[in-house]
Amino acid sequence: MTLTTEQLAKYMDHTNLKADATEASIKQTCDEAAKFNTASVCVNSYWIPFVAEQLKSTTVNPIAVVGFPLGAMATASEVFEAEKAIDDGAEEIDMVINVGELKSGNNDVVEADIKALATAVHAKGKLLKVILETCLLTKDEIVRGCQLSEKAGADFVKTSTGFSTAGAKLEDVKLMRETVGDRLGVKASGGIHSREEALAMIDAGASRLGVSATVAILTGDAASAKAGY
Ligand SMILES: O=C[C@H](O)COP(=O)(O)O
Repeated sequence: MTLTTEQLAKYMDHTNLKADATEASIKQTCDEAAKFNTASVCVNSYWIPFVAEQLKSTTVNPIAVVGFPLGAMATASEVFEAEKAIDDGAEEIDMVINVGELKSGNNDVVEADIKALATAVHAKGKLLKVILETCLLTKDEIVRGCQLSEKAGADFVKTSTGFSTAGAKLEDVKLMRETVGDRLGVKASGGIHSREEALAMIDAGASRLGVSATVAILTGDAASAKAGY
């Protein structure tokens, strides 16, 4: 896979989900996203009004994570969080699947949770991604998570929050792409730190990348990679 820096930037959701993110660091993330013209800026829902204001004269989309990072919120709370984030300016919602219910085999509960979010997000004309947290799942659970996400109407499946035991793995991205075909997007996220890793994820089937080391990946600057920007 060969891409120009501009093309690679359009795969990237420039991410700042840190617990200690300040207004200054969120602004820096927005400035970097605008400079490199990434697909989006991905932040905790609290920051969406600020991010929407920062990005208003750009083509970079604000994205909010919902039910983050454990996916263990009540569905009604997630729906409220998603609707408010969209009203505040989010163009896409990245929800965390209910990992515990998925692992319990309670498919109906998992599907209903995603469906409630998909219905609310689509009613406002926006996109829904479902974070599976693949590091906590068996291969069969990854396939089931993808199938339930598709059945419930999600637009993308996404590997990881970046806050659990591991991030995106190539084999999991491949499995997710095989499972959803070209019907859904696949977002690889968590632990992607170099241009080579980013391109390998795209080769494996990723149509979007969630990364905090965006500047390092796009410029090859190791100092930026260390700083996590
Ligand atoms: O999708 C978002 C992830 O939190 C990004 O993880 P990262 O900081 O390892 O790039």
